[in-house]
Amino acid sequence: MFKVNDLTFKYPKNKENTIKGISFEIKEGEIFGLLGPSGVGKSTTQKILTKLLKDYTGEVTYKEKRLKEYNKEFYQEIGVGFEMPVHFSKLTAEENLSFFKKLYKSQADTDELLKRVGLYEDKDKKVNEFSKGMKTRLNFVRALINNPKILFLDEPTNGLDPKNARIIKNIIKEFKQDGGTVLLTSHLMNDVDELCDRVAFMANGKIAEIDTPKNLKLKHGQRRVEIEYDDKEVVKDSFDLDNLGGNDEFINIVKTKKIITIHSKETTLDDIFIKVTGVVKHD
Ligand SMILES: Nc1ncnc2c1ncn2[C@@H]1O[C@H](COP(=O)(O)OP(=O)(O)OP(=O)(O)O)[C@@H](O)[C@H]1O
Repeated sequence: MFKVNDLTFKYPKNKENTIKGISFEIKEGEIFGLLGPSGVGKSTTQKILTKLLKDYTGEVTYKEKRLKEYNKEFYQEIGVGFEMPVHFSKLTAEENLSFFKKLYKSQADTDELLKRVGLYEDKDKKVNEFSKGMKTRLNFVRALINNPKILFLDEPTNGLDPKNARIIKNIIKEFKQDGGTVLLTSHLMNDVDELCDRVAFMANGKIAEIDTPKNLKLKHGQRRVEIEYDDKEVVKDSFDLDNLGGNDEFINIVKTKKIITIHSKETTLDDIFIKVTGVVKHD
């Protein structure tokens, strides 16, 4: 759906390029995660793909046509939920949504969406009376008001309690099931693992890794089994997951000792994040 080829971008006031030659594709119907440390250029990339930043080099195509050749019609097809919620704070939630809805030909049932995200009862409240999490949920509804084909989401569950985060994640999954495409940035690797079909890790303005979460875990994984057992005192040990059945020491422990815990130790996206981007995350 989107093809990005050797994209570079420099903010006019900066000396260095923020984006230093990245290439990737977002396939129709997938949830694609753009990940990386704070300040690496994820939002900048999102802004380029949503035509908010234009002075880039390299090529970006949307549905096989250069993005630069699209006019405002492009915005009819996309939904944007960037991190900083942008609303008219003196207007109610309902008034905000009505205002934005008028910009679009296709209009979603916002009452239904407000009900789903638990804001229907608050729709006549002014947005400046909303909590941070309420604004985030309203921002998410706003991204869906035009029944977009592709959703750009920047930290959509940021600051939400687990119940509300679950609702948002379920709506994102349903959006995909209905044929939608998503570009997601998030620092929450559990969310990314759950939602994304493929992810790209950015480091130093470039893409360090791009693949499915599963393949990345296989590539960077340790494939170990960790075991704790009772041998007068608690003993911890770990074994290679491959050929476990032929490992006499492991078999002997399982046969003769009281096992306290046993689990396979798979690499998490968190571990991979730190490994491939070379930094410890700061949220
Ligand atoms: N308008 C701007 N003018 C100059 N530099 C900018 C501007 N916006 C962002 N930058 C710089 O570009 C770099 C990338 O910023 P960007 O917002 O894309 O990062 P990010 O990966 O989305 O970070 P985060 O995870 O914190 O949201 C940063 O060094 C930032 O300071």
